[in-house]
Amino acid sequence: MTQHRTLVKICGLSSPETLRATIAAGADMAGFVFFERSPRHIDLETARTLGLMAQDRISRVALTVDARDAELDEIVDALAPDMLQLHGKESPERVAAVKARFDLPVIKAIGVATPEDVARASAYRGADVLLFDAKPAPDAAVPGGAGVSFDWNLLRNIGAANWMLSGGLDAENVAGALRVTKAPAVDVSSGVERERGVKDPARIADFIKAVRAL
Ligand SMILES: O=C(O)c1ccccc1NCC(=O)[C@H](O)[C@H](O)COP(=O)(O)O
Repeated sequence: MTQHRTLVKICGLSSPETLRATIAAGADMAGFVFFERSPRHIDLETARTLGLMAQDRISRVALTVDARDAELDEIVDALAPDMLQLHGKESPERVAAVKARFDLPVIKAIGVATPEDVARASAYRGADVLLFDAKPAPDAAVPGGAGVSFDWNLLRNIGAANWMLSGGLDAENVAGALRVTKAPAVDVSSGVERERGVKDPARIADFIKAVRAL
């Protein structure tokens, strides 16, 4: 039986130092947040710098929340992402429209708290990758990156082909999460930070080491 390597995405990078550490540690994807209320938000000038640094070294993922086309145009122009991550309340139709407009693979985040939330994901067949994350509170100011996990058992026997697990992962719990879910890819933000919004190169390396040790 072929055992595929688990892919790792480090999300919410905002400095050259931590992007460099992420590439050196062997991550597959680097996520950049474009959402002004987030402590990880980057402006277009920073996106241009980090996008060039990452080019041909790691896949660049632009994360947005219910962004309009004009905003996405600017982000795509600045970062030149390899993928778009839609982390808001985008409908399946909106996901298809964004994919068609930018001709880029799309990751759609699905907030999970109940089996019904997992079932809801089947509507997003048009997305290239489904990212299962802890469901934010309806009134949350920032709908992700909160370091909160959910019941991984909800993802046992999941039918989706391309999907990622996220929500409250860190170097200590990621092995257990992968044992339960057998996820083909994992995504982390808070679990590799020294304080909210500040990535820690040592924690990034430890997280990737923990995944690769499996
Ligand atoms: O990171 C943010 O600040 C953010 C803001 C708005 C929407 C999504 C956001 N982050 C998403 C992620 O970083 C991850 O994909 C996921 O939520 C896991 O985060 P964490 O639980 O902190 O590891």
